[in-house]
Amino acid sequence: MSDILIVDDERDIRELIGDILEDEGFTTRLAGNSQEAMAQISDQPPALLILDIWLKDSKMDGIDILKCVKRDYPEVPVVIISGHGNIEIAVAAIKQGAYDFIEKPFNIDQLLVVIRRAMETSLLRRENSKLKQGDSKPAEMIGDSASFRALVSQLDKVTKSNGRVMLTGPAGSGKEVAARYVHANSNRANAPFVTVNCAGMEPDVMEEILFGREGGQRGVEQGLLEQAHGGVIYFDEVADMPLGTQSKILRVLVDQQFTRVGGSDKVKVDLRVISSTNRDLQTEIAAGTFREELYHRLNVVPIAVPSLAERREDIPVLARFFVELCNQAQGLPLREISHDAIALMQTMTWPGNVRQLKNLMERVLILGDGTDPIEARELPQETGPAASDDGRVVLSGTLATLPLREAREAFEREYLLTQINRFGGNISRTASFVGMERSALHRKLKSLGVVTSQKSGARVARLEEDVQEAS
Ligand SMILES: Nc1ncnc2c1ncn2[C@@H]1O[C@H](COP(=O)(O)OP(=O)(O)OP(=O)(O)O)[C@@H](O)[C@H]1O
Repeated sequence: MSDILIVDDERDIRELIGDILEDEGFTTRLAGNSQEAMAQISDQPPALLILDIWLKDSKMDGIDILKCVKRDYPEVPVVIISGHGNIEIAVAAIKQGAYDFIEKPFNIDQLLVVIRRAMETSLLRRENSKLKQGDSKPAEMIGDSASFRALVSQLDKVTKSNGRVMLTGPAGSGKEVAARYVHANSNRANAPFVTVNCAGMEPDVMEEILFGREGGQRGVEQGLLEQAHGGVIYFDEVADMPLGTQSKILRVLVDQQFTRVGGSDKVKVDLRVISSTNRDLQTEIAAGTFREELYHRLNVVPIAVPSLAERREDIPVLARFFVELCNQAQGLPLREISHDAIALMQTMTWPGNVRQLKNLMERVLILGDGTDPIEARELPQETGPAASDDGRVVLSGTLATLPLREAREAFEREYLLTQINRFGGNISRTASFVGMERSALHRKLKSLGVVTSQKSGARVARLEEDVQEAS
């Protein structure tokens, strides 16, 4: 959304601003009086409004338009243009909720800086208020595998304390869900949960967002730290926090207070801090991109969130949960999932983890052929030996080049590894599925060089040579 409405009764000025902004990649609309402006706004509220205070040939002046916009579309940021010497009016506009003002004659760079900041701040506010609206929802954590239960038991231990928690795990594995679970089950459950998305933010903008701003015409604006007072502040992807901001956050953690940008009074805050990362912070520290002292402050209780590959047994229950969610939230068809589809999903690779599974379920329901249940053929097929349409097995290139005995062993090894991982390392369930006695399966695995091992609470199967190499 980068559509800007420019309202100015001086044609040259509105066209000039329009041309400059178009050159910068924005889409613009122009209005020369209040009637045109109000019609454009009610037709489609813009992403940002640039508004002249004095409007000739108009029923309303700029302040009246501002009041209507702030009443009906409070999320639209408004930048006021005022004539030279009209500072009092501009200040009054800021009190009515305008983001900032620019005095005529203005310089183009100054205009662009104000517009970019207004857009960015408004985007972050919208994201944050969306997250806050989500606060009232219970933090639903779905799963029943051994590694999932181990995670929940670790989280349960920290809910009632105020300890700082560092959640590690790959993207999409459910770190934020885990943070919300801690919050929802803590003594702070009725206080806010505020997410700070640390990725891709300019340091000065980030500081204003975190610490708020005061002084100048807009009075006091609370930042996210203040908004989270009494509750939880969640630093998502903390490794991406700019170095300068890291030092400032460190000071807040030590002093439990800070000053707003442009201010001098100390603001005291009571916060519980939960952070997450999918990167190795020790490596970041060694590279000089993450402050070691901050790491120690944030990493009081480290908790690892397992990847979906480490909790494949949860795939059926998660997949059904997401089908129900898509049905409730988007009215998509409520479909069962066939055994074949479940089995295929349990053997797939999931680099995007739970998020990828959620997206896949949504896609299947949108594109589905409407039959019930969801079938394996509707899911993406990975490479390797696979069944063709008529049920015949299609050989992969490597398998086809081997003598029968070696090909059979390679197939058996791959097949059994997949099945054991699919059943979370449970040999009895694997044996029953593949149709072998438990002891026979053990013997078979031994002869094929497959071992099962314990990792993050989940049992996983590997080839013997992999295990030896790793140890
Ligand atoms: N145990 C779970 N139960 C239900 N939904 C889950 C679970 N884990 C993850 N999800 C869903 O998967 C998606 C990704 O989860 P989340 O945002 O918590 O992951 P993340 O690890 O914080 O990701 P990133 O590192 O990309 O920020 C979300 O839509 C979330 O609702």
